[in-house]
Amino acid sequence: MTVFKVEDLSIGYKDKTLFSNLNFEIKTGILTSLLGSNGIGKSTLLKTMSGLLDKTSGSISIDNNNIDTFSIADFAKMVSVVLTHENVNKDLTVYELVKLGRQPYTNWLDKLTEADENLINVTLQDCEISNLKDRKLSQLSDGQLQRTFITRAVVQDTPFIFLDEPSTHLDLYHKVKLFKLLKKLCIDKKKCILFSTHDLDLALQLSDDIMLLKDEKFYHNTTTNLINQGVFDRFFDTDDIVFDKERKQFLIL
Ligand SMILES: Nc1ncnc2c1ncn2[C@@H]1O[C@H](COP(=O)(O)OP(=O)(O)OP(=O)(O)O)[C@@H](O)[C@H]1O
Repeated sequence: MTVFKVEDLSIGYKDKTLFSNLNFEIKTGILTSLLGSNGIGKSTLLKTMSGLLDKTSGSISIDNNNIDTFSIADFAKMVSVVLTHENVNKDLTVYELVKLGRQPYTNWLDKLTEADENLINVTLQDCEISNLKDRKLSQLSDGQLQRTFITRAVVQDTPFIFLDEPSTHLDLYHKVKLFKLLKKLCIDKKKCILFSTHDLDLALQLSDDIMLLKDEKFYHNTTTNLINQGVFDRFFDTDDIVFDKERKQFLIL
């Protein structure tokens, strides 16, 4: 088991700390969703955990090795990330983008082994985008592009996968497919996947654990424990939306 540990972490920007003294561990084999309202700090947390944003204070380690000591290539073998906005050359084909996931292993020389190519092809199939592999990114719908970035992250084959709102542009069929794929990767390949989402019902039904940012508080526990603690009973500040514990669903009154 590989452990990603956050100690006394503060996150935020120059003149604004969003959360302080965060302490948690996430482990391989576990699917965790990161929930919270718009603007609360989910992306900021994911970017800080990915080393893309400076932390205000605290430390982050993988199996007790501080991530500040990792080379870029070594970190890229441990953590893959998909953000909501990726700067990418849209002239690349789907295959070419997905192939970039193997870069940390090819010494940036771009020479793929047979095993690399097999992994790419199997993952394109698992993520149901094989049929798009020769299309240019500029010719994809938002949902297809999103699935392509997620496929690149899976091809990177890291123990930790961080995804910022991976289901935003997906229709219900592809949302369910994606969440089930993430769950399968955690079970079969022992990945640790942390993803932010506003798809609360799906997250509650499929995630092992939940991280929740709410009212300056940070919650991290199993989905079942958080539901039983009543955390979702008062999730929205309105009487129009209630939480049905049995069905793990929000209902509109
Ligand atoms: N580069 C930045 N500089 C200063 N403040 C920022 C910056 N990026 C985001 N913020 C602010 O930090 C807060 C948290 O933003 P963040 O994007 O992490 O929220 P989020 O939970 O991911 O929201 P959403 O669900 O809307 O995507 C917001 O108030 C946002 O305006």
